[in-house]
Amino acid sequence: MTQLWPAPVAAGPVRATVPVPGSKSITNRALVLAALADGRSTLRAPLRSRDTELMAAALRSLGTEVRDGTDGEWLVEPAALRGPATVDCGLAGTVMRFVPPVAALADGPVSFDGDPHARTRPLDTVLDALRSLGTEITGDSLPFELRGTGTLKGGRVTIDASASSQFVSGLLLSAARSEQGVTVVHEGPPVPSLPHIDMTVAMLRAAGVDVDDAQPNTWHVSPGPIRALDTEIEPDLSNATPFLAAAAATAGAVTVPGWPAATTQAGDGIRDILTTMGAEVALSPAGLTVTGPSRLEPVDIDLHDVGELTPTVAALAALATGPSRLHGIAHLRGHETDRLAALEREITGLGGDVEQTADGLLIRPRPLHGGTWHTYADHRMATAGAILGLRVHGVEVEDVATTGKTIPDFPGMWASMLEPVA
Ligand SMILES: O=C(O)C1=C[C@@H](OP(=O)(O)O)[C@@H](O)[C@H](O)C1
Ligand SMILES: C=C(OP(=O)(O)O)C(=O)O
Repeated sequence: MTQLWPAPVAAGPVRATVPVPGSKSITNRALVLAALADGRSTLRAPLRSRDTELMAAALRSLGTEVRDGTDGEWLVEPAALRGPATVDCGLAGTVMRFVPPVAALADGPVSFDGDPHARTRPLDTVLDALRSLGTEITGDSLPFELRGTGTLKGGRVTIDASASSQFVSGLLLSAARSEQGVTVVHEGPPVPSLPHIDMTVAMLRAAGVDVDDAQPNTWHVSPGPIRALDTEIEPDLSNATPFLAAAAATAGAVTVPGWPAATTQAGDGIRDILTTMGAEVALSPAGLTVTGPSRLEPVDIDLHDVGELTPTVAALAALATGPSRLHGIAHLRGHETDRLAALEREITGLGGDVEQTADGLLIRPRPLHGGTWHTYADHRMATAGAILGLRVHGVEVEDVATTGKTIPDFPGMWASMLEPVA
């Protein structure tokens, strides 16, 4: 039996300032680009969590030097990429989708595996794409082996990226190092999480790579050098959302310092969502401050672009004053766990009324009671349970340590947030 974490109940309105560690998505893109770059990179304030440590370990195993600086930064020294190497993807979508294209540039065999549930996450699209670009791969999901020859010709690939934007991002991140560059064409139902592809394109361009994304569903990366990075990683705005939700759920006020005025992070979308739910949201030089309403409004919202915010929004919706409809998120069935099934089961288990639809959730608030909140190795399920626990006595979150996927000390941060202000 995994340990249960008694989710603390808020004694009153939560008032706190909560600094949030670096962005997972930016850190892992920066690590990949740094490993492929033309010189030594410095990544300042990177996220140090399971997903980013796994990315660093994967790149080290391929020959890259990733070491600690004196002030928490990561110093990355590229070297010839080579096998034999072993990559542990854990449950990280970014590792399992971004590293195979890097490994395709390496000379020698590279074997990949990950956590039990990682073996069920969609991956064949990126492996098929690499095969069509000339890489030899055995297998269609984890575990698999890839045999690089030290070069990748490149060319045009047509894929169906409707299950994950990471298929596109992964192919684009390594494409400049191929001989001819790579054109990725998406054909199929709309690609989810488009802001994450925009983030990839922006980071490539910032590193001097020529990317043409003028046509919808088509991205072309020209061959060429990737400039070494010296960059400060923004706070993780998606990881900030449970803390901001604490203000929304308790009529409190929470500030996250360092919230960027302009960003490619999808998590920035929380500002509009919380405003729609009745919160006051103010961006100032001090950071982003959310002040919760006395009554949380329900929402009818398409989360297709910002799917990773769903567990936070669903938890708040279960505490709102009327029924909410979350849609556009069928792809969440392939996330860390089937998040639609998990949210339905767990909120229902606390006495809520949640129904899955073809592409989302209907959440009708009901008085909730305590109980075990199962997390299915999903960090965002754990943080969703913590949000509900603020208002519902007796919620016990299973395996809260799973938050270490993207937050180094979630229970400690949550406890500090709840400490009374002196
Ligand atoms: O590229 C990225 O950094 C991510 C893309 C998104 O994946 P999907 O497109 O699979 O939703 C997002 O949900 C995930 O948390 C991070
Ligand atoms: C979907 C997520 O992660 P991953 O990068 O593993 O896909 C997430 O963090 O919500």
